[in-house]
Amino acid sequence: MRIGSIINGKEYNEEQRETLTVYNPYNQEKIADIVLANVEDLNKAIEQSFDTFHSTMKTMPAYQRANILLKTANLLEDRKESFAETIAKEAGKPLKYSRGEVDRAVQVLRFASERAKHIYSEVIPLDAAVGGENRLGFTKRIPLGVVAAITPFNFPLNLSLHKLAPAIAAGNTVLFKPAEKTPISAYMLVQLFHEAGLPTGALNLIMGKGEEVGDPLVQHEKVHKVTFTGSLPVGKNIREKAGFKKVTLELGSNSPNILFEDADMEQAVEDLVKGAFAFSGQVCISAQRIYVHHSLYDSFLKEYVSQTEALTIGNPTNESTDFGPMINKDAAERAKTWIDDAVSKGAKIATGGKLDGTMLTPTIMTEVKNDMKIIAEEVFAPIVSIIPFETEEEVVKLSNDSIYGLQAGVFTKDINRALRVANELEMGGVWINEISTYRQDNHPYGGVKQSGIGREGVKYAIDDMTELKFIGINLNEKRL
Ligand SMILES: NC(=O)c1ccc[n+]([C@@H]2O[C@H](COP(=O)([O-])OP(=O)(O)OC[C@H]3O[C@@H](n4cnc5c(N)ncnc54)[C@H](O)[C@@H]3O)[C@@H](O)[C@H]2O)c1
Ligand SMILES: O=C[C@H](O)CS(=O)(=O)O
Repeated sequence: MRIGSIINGKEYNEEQRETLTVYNPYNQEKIADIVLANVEDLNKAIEQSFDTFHSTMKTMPAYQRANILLKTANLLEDRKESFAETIAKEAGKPLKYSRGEVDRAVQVLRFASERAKHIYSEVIPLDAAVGGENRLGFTKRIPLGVVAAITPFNFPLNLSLHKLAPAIAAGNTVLFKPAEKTPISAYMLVQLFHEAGLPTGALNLIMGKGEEVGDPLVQHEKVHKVTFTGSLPVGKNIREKAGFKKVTLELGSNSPNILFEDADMEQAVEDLVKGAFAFSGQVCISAQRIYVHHSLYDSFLKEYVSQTEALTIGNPTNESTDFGPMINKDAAERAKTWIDDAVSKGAKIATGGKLDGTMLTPTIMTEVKNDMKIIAEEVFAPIVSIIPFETEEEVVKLSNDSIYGLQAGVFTKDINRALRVANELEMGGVWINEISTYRQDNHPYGGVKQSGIGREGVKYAIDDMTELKFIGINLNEKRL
């Protein structure tokens, strides 16, 4: 398979161009060559996006945008298996989770289709100000123009749609730069939109290396907004380079989960095994730190280790696989060095910690300290730490001792305590009696501190992808 950038519906995959090979992370089988875009292609794609915004999208009625999004959702639903298999192969994500990602992506498109018809504005009570009599004021939410969407490898379909679908719902055009590690589902998605009737120039795909096309894309004057999901260093660079453009950054986390003594431990153990090890921990809201009340600690740890060791490890394309490889050897080796570093400083491995190529076995750490990398930084790997605590005050302090603040989970039957702790946690979102790793696609989602800027979740992304314009009329009879 050889795939390239798509600009105004035309694919750029000529023989003489530079390519990058995509390998299946599980068995290193070659699955595609991607033909890399250069800066000339990028500029062409931006110009195309800009022209299509002014010629078409800016004036496309809401019902048409909604219909295109709905049709894309229906096409995706029909091709669920083909997308799920592609994600399983390109990302190494177990098939059951890849299917889940496609289901969520269909919902995101449907939410966006509905929202496209409900982008409301308001009438401003101008007579609230002295001299405001006989004036009418109202707002309009207008599209921004060209939205640059830069996406990560870990949810190559759904996290791309969290940008593409609201951008189109709002009437923008999109310059889409997917992760070079997982470009195939992105390529298939662009074709789906075009098949559903989106004008070809409204969604342009650039297959490029982030470090080569990133800066010129982010700095281009005809790009009006950059929406990025990915790592903190790249996010910081984008923030610095984007100048006056609007920027949304969805970055990393080291999400805490807190189990108080009255929690439903049985359910929490089961959910937190998935919460830490689904897609080998390569989920930004993966349960990385589990704080367990000291009275439950020993029984929790025993059961947690036992259920973790029961996970079926293997080929992501097998129906029964729970746990597969990491995205590449470098990522797995980096994670292993963090385990070794923690062990050298006194941490213990309760289970796991074995590395073979891209396979790092599900790893549970104990006796950790707050300054170890596996606690202080984002592990983005199948490594979770179980940490005992005594008091509510202590666990809130430990949880907040982080540069990140994306999502947390709190488990208790005491609703007053739950709400108190939820208020105290410095997070973009807190789930009560649910793991940090749970996300629905219609609630506001995003971080505080260095976890990011702005919010996704279709309605909230649309807010961030539109400009609020005020229009006022002086109704004085002499002027009309
Ligand atoms: N908060 C969230 O919603 C969320 C969701 C998923 C992933 N993430 C984060 O993403 C990271 C993992 O994903 P990744 O490894 O694909 O991230 P990454 O930052 O390496 O890459 C993300 C994207 O940025 C591009 N890129 C790289 N250098 C660039 C540059 N200089 N300018 C512009 N773009 C550039 C890449 O090509 C890719 O498309 C983790 O840190 C994870 O927490 C966050
Ligand atoms: O990796 C982080 C993602 O935001 C998780 S999810 O796709 O939103 O569930």
